[in-house]
Amino acid sequence: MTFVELNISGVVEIIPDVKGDERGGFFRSYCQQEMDKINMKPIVQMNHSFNVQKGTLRGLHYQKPPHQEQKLIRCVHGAVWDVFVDLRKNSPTFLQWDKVILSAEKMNSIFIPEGMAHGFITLENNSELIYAHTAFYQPQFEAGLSFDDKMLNITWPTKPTIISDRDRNHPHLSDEFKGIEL
Ligand SMILES: Cc1cn([C@H]2C[C@H](O)[C@@H](COP(=O)(O)OP(=O)(O)O[C@H]3O[C@@H](C)C(=O)[C@@H](O)[C@H]3O)O2)c(=O)[nH]c1=O
Repeated sequence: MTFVELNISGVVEIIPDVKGDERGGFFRSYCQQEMDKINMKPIVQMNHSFNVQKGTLRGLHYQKPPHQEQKLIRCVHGAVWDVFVDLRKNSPTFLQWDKVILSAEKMNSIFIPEGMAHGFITLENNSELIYAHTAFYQPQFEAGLSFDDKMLNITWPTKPTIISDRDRNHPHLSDEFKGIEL
């Protein structure tokens, strides 16, 4: 595995070490020994989302303390424009965002630390993602940000074609938002 640090501290793109042969290929999609190097906690939940149409947007989501979580996300079919926003109080990159393209072809994944909001838009029809989480789903601690929040000014490659009612109606940020204390 090769770890590539992105512009938000603690966010890491993971490039797998693919061993190819005449049968196809093989790579380790998870290895706790390797993930210890970037302080990933034990996985307690795995989720899978499939998205029929190109332009489907999910996010931006996070869980509030004490149920904040790390996520490890990989696209196993198709491709997505994956976005993460730093919500950590006192972080030098507070309210900054960055993105990575995750694709089945690249076989890359992204490690997102606690205190981030996360979302994506699909770049191809039938895009599927697998997420590993380090905290259980706690709907009463779920929170969201608007994908088109003016303060964040996120660049999306296309307008969303499909988005849930919940994601369309997340609150917009104001100066009162001081960040998440972990
Ligand atoms: C996230 C989640 C949802 N659900 C349920 C709630 C709802 O009925 C249905 C779909 O949930 P959502 O609409 O929240 O699914 P979705 O919008 O795909 O939520 C995901 O979005 C991306 C961007 C993330 O980062 C993930 O952590 C997760 O929040 O599944 C669970 O049962 N367990 C879970 O862990």
